[in-house]
Amino acid sequence: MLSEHSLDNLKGVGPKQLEKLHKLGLFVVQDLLFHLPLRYQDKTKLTAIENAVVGSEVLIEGEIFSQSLTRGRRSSLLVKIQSTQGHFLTLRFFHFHYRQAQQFTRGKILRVFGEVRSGPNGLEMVHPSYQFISVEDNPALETTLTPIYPTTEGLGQASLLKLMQQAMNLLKQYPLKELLPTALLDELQLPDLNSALFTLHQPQPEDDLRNIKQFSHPAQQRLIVEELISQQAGLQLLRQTEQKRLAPALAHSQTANALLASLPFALTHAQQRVLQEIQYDLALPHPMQRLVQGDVGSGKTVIAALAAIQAAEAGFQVAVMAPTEILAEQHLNAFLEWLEPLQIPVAWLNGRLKAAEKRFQLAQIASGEAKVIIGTHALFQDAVVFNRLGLVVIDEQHRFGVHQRLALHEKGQNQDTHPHQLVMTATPIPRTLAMTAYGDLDISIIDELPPGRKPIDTAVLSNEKRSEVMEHLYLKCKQGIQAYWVCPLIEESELLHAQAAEVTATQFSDNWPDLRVGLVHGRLKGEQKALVMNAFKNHELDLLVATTVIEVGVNVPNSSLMIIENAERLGLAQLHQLRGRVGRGDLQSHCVLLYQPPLSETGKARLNIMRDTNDGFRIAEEDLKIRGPGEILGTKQTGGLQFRIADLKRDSQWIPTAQYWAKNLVAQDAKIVELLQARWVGHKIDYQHA
Ligand SMILES: Nc1ncnc2c1ncn2[C@@H]1O[C@H](COP(=O)(O)OP(=O)(O)OP(=O)(O)O)[C@@H](O)[C@H]1O
Repeated sequence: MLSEHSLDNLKGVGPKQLEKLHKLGLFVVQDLLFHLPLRYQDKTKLTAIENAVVGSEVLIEGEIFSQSLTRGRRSSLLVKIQSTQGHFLTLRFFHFHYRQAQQFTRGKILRVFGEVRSGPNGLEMVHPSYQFISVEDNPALETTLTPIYPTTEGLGQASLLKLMQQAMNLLKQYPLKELLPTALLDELQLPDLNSALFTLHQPQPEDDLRNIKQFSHPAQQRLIVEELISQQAGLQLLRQTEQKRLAPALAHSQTANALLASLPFALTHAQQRVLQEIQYDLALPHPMQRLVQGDVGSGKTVIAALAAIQAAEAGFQVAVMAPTEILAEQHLNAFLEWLEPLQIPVAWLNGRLKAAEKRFQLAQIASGEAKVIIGTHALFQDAVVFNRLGLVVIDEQHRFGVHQRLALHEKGQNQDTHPHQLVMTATPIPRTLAMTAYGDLDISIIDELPPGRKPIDTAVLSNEKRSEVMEHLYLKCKQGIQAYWVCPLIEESELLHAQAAEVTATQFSDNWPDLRVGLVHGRLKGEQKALVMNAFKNHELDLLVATTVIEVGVNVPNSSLMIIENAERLGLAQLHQLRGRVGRGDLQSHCVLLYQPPLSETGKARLNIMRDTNDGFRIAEEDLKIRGPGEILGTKQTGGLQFRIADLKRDSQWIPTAQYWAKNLVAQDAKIVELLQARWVGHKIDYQHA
């Protein structure tokens, strides 16, 4: 069984080599088969010197004509070989042994392999691999192209190649089971699994592998598609299990209409549509699993509140979880303002409640007295026992990771029904990425901003202009606007991070004593943070100097100027989040992105995207292209998105196809899905001849 056949069963694998193989993530023979070459060398045919093209890698034979040493401090060895047609090629060795040099005597025949380049004396090869050829010793040419594998220090290509050969011999004996439907392979014109593996590890000279580096060769694509289908099928299974569970069917709520009537604004069309989707789901007897994506400031909080009312009115509790205390507190304020007049009791749980207060809140939650409970991850604690949990709202889901999401969900398990689940994210996620990261959820998109919002005017400036920008900010604040100054994380140290913000805050206070400056950073206690935030909200402060703790959700509509330092170091999605703290009211807002020169071309291009658009979805697409999924989803979420061969940045065009086929498979062939999962996720048996 190749999926269980440990690598130390192969010839030549000792403990040291095993360690190196493990370092490459290779444990069983099947892993070797999925360890794909990066490129190939063609040693199957000889090229005449006169036909060698500069820049290409070729195998050449010739007779040694001369050898010499160059002059200078570090001399190099030059060996000139001549073809039967009388053309010359120079071999150049920078490092060589005296004994090695002696071998290259005139008249001997050499077979060399390397990249041809043009040197001072015509064509040359630097450090080619070479062997001597004679009438008695004339080894045959290779019959297949030679793969070059990703490797690690201390494990040479030659050893890896030997192991691969053994693995391929085993594969001939025990072919892997084809798990993809023939219809799919036919439609996409992709090869079957075993021939794909043979093509990639032992390609025939006529195989066209030019696309290999882009991973666009059909043999590679076949593997990518299979891995993506397996991942999608996993998500579909999760979804199916959830759909089979029971949830309380929550009837449409009259009280929600009362809130709508009391709001000083009407919902946008997009908000109405998303609200309807949620209301419909909540009325079904199976758990809703919905992700609401809305660009910054699109008004997600009120939608969450309306969903909460529907659950509360039906007699169920609602848990609302936010990723930071600042955000949880802000939700608390909004929910208190909206729900208290409707006689819906709101409870509040955070890490800094005094013991007595905490006991009281926990008792309210356990008795069912508290209907809507707002908090941070404090909501996970064992001490928190819900009475009748009907809906879980998770804001900024990517900060939590799938496991935490599920953990809160399981809190509703003491009942015969499961709670509904509403996940909200303000980071627009490109469609293909959302399908992969949240494929188990239905997706609603609020793709409209409330009327009257003006796009934020963004400027990109060098840090050399810092003092001018500070001065400008001061003058603006004197005219009555409020501003943010963000000092992003430069070092991976909360302390240094906080210090950078402190220094800036002091600079402002020293220069302009009449400017009311507040400071928030991650090292402040929750209480202090809340005090500063409230003061800023009530316009008792003109300027808030902050670290990226204010990134998500902070809502102070009167602030209309934001400066972000070291903007070049942040991802676009994060910059978009930060910038979204302004432009939330009727005022024309401005954002200045300061960068530390010199700025690379890509760096410039990235910041210019921020200057040119306010559209979060476009920014996210660009970010995906430039920085990959980790940047958009956060590391916790991408931890579960590690693929062996597929790459979300490179292969996203396959995701819709993979989702389609995964749905089919989950509906029709549970056995195959199980085998796929075992092959790509676990190391279980999935071989025909097991
Ligand atoms: N339809 C609407 N018309 C006008 N204002 C609205 C509308 N919906 C929400 N708002 C207001 O817009 C502001 C932003 O809303 P909210 O804080 O819910 O945004 P959000 O989508 O959570 O944004 P972010 O993800 O950036 O925090 C709030 O002050 C809210 O009261």
